[in-house]
Amino acid sequence: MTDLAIAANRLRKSYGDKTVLDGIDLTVPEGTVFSLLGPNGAGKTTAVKILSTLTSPDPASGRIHIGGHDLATDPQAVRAAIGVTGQFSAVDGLITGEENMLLMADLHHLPKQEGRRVAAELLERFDLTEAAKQPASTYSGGMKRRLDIAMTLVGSPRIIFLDEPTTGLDPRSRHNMWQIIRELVTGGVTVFLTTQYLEEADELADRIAVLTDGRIAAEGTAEELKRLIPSGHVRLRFTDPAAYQFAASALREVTLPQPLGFARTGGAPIDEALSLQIPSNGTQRELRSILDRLESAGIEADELTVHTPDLDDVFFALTSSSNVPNQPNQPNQPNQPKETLR
Ligand SMILES: Nc1ncnc2c1ncn2[C@@H]1O[C@H](COP(=O)(O)OP(=O)(O)OP(=O)(O)O)[C@@H](O)[C@H]1O
Repeated sequence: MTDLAIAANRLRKSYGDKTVLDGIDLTVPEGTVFSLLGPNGAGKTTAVKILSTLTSPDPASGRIHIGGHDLATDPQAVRAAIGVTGQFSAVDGLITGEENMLLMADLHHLPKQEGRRVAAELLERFDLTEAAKQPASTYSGGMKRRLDIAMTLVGSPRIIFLDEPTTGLDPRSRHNMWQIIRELVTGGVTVFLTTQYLEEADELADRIAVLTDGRIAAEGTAEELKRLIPSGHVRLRFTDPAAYQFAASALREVTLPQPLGFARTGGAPIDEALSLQIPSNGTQRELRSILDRLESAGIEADELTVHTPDLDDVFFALTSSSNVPNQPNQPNQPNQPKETLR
């Protein structure tokens, strides 16, 4: 059996009357990436803070082991095994990138020589050698994030908590960060990642948990989560409002319910984008059946696209009760489209 880097049972945390974490279980095997997804305020940072010893869990919580150490009885050993990069950077803008690194080396009690060697190596690895002598306040957002992670790695932690590490980064910097994370994992590091970017979780995580209302609504690989939500559909777009109205009424029984944000005119819901969605699993057989139906109804869309479920669908379905007829926290009872074309 693979050893677990993180094992938390019945993690609970309340602030006053507000229950933020309602007894969640988290297990992360060594050398893997685990991503905790959830809407704003779901409790992701709270989970990171507890697991990294920055906040205490409620006494009713179960046992928490990090790197094999009991968090309640040996927080010091936990701290020595982990690195944390929070939403608010630990970088001091008044000193240079190199000085920030050397400060971390001092905090980890590395001998001077060793500290200089590690700092230089990490600055090189994170492409910061050229900027090393500049004050960190002059760095771009992406450079600051890289420096932040480089500082986290000074103590060679085996487990890293990355709390929204790419928030605010441009696409290129985000991809660079993903590459760095992949390299860390290849080197055997375990990564606990919180993110609001579903694509990021999809790209990096071995397992993903969706946190909502204080509970894990679903957990699995990206593929397993996508299978929970049968929201594949064919999208028809029209440029002519009359053609759209005709199609909407001809296909009334088979189109998916209108998403939020639709205007109502004269009692009928109007999609401002003039589009209709027909549930479909995307197979050739189903597509043919849809095309036959359009043909016989005399409907000609200006554009037809096939949409397969992605993590966005999972996220919206599990974290927005207004979009989900089923209760959350019941991942084994996925949403069924109202009707399917057969
Ligand atoms: N120290 C605190 N005192 C009181 N309430 C708190 C405290 N820390 C967090 N909370 C509340 O707990 C809830 C969860 O916050 P948390 O920061 O963990 O969410 P999050 O999922 O990380 O959100 P985001 O994606 O916006 O960063 C929020 O309602 C927040 O207001």
